[in-house]
Formats: sequence, structure tokens, C-alpha cells
Amino acid sequence: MTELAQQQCEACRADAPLVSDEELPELLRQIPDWTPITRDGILQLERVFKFRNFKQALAFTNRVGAIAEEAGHHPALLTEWGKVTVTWWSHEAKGLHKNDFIMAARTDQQLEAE
Ligand SMILES: C[C@H](O)[C@H](O)[C@H]1CNC2=NC(N)=NC(=O)C2=N1
Repeated sequence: MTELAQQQCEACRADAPLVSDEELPELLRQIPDWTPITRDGILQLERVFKFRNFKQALAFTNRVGAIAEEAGHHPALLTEWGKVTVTWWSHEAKGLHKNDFIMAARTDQQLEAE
């Protein structure tokens, strides 16, 4: 279990502090399989997970959905045959909050639950 995954998520707020340019590299180092991407001018974290079939992809999607509901923080999930694309960002704050890194680390743990 990574240290990030054990930390508590804060509630999503419009005035939530975004991760600074100085903090970004260290946080990214802790979730090496995630790629920072800018979409519609908003920085996001994305990872594609591969599976053997649609059923496994859907089961993983549901596990990620469950941890999102638990945390009150929600990703974009694209479920395809053998593949799930997970994207985290803070909608209200319009960028990356530390919560998104915590949730990315927790998402990785759902793979181990396979
Ligand atoms: C009221 C509720 O907590 C908010 O709408 C939450 C829901 N889930 C959320 N998820 C994400 N990723 N960003 C948000 O700003 C957000 N806001």
C-alpha cells in the first residue's frame, strides 16, 4: 500500500488549492503509471488499464466507482473490451488537487484486488 492511498480525501470545493508546479514532480513520482494531460485547458491524470475481456474491465470499473463514491470524488471512466481508461481531476477546482493523486494511488490498488 502506498503512502498516498492511506491519506484522506478532502471535499471538492471550487477554492480547493491546486497542486503547484513545485509539488507536481514529487506527486507524479509516487504514481509512475499515470500520465498528466491537459484537456480543455484543465490538467488531468490518466491511465489505461488492460484486461483479458470486457467482464474484467467492467468489474474493475465498478471497483473504481465504489472507491469514488466512498471518497465523494469521481473520475471519468471509459470501459471498453479489455480496457478501462481512468481520468482524475478536480472538476470544481478545474485542475489537479492532491485528492486526485490519492485517488490515482487507490485506483492502482483496485488492480491488486483482481
Ligand atoms: C457535492 C459533491 O461532493 C461535488 O459535486 C463533488 C462530487 N465529485 C467530484 N469529483 C471530482 N473529481 N471533482 C469534483 O469537483 C467533485 N465534486
